[in-house]
Amino acid sequence: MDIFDYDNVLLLPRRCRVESRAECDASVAFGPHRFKLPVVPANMKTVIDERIAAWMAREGYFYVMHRFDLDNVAFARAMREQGLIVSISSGVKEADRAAIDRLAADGVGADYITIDIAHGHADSVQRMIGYIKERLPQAFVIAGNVGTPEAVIDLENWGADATKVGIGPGKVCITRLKTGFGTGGWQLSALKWCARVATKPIIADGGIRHHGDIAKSVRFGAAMVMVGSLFAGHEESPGRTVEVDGQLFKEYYGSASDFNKGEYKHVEGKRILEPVKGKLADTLREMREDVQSSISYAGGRELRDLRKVNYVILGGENAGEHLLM
Ligand SMILES: NC(=O)C1=CN([C@@H]2O[C@H](COP(=O)(O)OP(=O)(O)OC[C@H]3O[C@@H](n4cnc5c(N)ncnc54)[C@H](OP(=O)(O)O)[C@@H]3O)[C@@H](O)[C@H]2O)C=CC1
Ligand SMILES: Nc1nc2c(ncn2[C@@H]2O[C@H](COP(=O)(O)O)[C@@H](O)[C@H]2O)c(=O)[nH]1
Repeated sequence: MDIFDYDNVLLLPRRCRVESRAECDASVAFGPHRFKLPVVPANMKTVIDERIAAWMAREGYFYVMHRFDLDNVAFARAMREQGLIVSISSGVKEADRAAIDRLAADGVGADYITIDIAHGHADSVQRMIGYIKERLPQAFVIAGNVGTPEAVIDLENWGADATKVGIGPGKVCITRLKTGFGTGGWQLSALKWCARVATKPIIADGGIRHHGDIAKSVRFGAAMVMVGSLFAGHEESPGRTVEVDGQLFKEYYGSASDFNKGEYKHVEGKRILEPVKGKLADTLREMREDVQSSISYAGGRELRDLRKVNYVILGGENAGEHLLM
């Protein structure tokens, strides 16, 4: 198996089929809806809040609300009142099952539910998928996080409608240092490996550092890409604003960090400062333009055309050109 990551792979262009990049369609159908971009902000407290969720839903972007210190039912009801898509996160504990019961009993429901725990290839996730499917059968269930084909196969068989791939590639992740496990450093090839067996959509989660990494993720099998650090440093970002030597930063911390947990127990995340870089809307517009350019370089008109391109691996033992035959 080739081992590579975002920083040592480049996609190879194909003959252009459009007169303008405006002809390239960066939108994606994911579950019951179509969204403007195959990109979703990470469901983390310093990346998304109620205001960003509502704004993104209104603007036609996919979002996943985080699940920390949040009343999922109140959030879902507020979104419904505005006529917006409801996309929430869930853990696997008693409180999470109680929230599902209340969503079902109130009739609020949810359109998307992301079961998001550190080690998603687990019996607890199997039980939670079943629990949700029994009470909210219309909900599109995303489950993770995982990093192997075996896990993707199991989650799909357990009823997940999509899987989330990425153990430890995140910018504030210290899982690989603390446990010796993960896909950090080879996330893109782990995605490729998982996508080979997937029969349902995959969300590639973590490790995105540049807009071009979105096209690379799609090339290797992602239907959607989850992004934390690239979104954490905006004026609207929920993290605390910190000034250092006259420059503004936003706090960005891991969901498994002591900053999020409120205690130092099973810590697998850290805190960093991201420079403030303007408005979220401007980044999303630029991301969309960049994905349109990627599609044009692929010689295509839509996202799935990215899947057809050849690629090269730069440097190292696996270096070489990889052609689609
Ligand atoms: N993508 C990634 O690489 C990682 C992401 N995270 C993120 O951090 C957040 C918190 O995650 P998490 O701590 O799982 O959430 P929770 O605190 O909600 O824990 C979920 C449940 O899974 C159990 N659990 C957690 N890790 C393991 C494990 N390695 N083996 C067996 N059981 C486990 C917990 O029990 P107990 O705590 O008692 O073990 C708990 O019962 C999530 O949003 C998650 O996605 C965290 C780490 C890695
Ligand atoms: N190992 C950990 N991973 C974490 C933690 N909190 C979040 N995450 C994951 O990171 C991505 C975002 O990655 P980025 O490279 O775009 O910044 C996020 O979606 C989670 O999957 C954590 O505490 N530990």
